[in-house]
Amino acid sequence: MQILVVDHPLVAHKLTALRDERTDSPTFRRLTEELVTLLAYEATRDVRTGPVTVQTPVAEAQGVKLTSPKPLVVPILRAGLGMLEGMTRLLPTAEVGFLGMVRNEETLMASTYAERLPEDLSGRQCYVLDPMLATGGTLAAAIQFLVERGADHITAICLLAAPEGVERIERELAELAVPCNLVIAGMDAHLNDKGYIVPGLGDAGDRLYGVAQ
Ligand SMILES: O=P(O)(O)OC[C@H]1O[C@H](OP(=O)(O)OP(=O)(O)O)[C@H](O)[C@@H]1O
Ligand SMILES: O=c1cc[nH]c(=O)[nH]1
Ligand SMILES: [Mg+2]
Repeated sequence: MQILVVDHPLVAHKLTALRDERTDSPTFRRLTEELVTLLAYEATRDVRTGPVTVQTPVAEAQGVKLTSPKPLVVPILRAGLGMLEGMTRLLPTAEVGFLGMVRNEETLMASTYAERLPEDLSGRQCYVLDPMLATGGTLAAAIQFLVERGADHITAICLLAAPEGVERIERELAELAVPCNLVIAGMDAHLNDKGYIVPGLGDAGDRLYGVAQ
């Protein structure tokens, strides 16, 4: 897996504000969107394009356009939904599919409770959105699922990752025959005994949408 930690002062500035426990929900949502747009710029460097010729008012120009099939953006509910707007701002023609996944806060095992994705993802480039890569269980399962459906190129965009989770994904997906990239705003120190990223930003879903029941 190729890992890119986006090193940019604006990313660092917005991430610091996002971490701050005093940041309220509306501001947290706005910062998440802004951060994702910045990360998406890097994450889409290898989005598939083909050559095209256009007529300017002056002459013909050679350019590029996104090719078919369209990229598929997959936010992992709930927290990944907060990243969707920031992503589609940069990739407005992308299709969107949804995966609802939740981590059991005691066992830290991820399970899927909703799925709305095309049946056949053959030849599709997929962008998975989830702000937190903690133990890596959620993201590893999501990537496996997309590859089983036929996706042939995966880029995960996360705000924060823990080294333990990244190692797990690299281990579990080592045999994957599909190129897999990870783009993050920051790599944090470690996980605490509850599986939270340290220093992290707390529970991303709760900070975006309020405490889940
Ligand atoms: O790497 P992992 O240890 O699997 O943990 C990361 C997952 O935990 C959070 O979701 P959560 O289960 O809290 O669901 P939510 O988005 O509905 O709050 C987060 O958005 C990831 O999906
Ligand atoms: O730190 C963490 C870990 C998992 N999920 C979150 O929202 N935050
Ligand atoms: Mg949560």
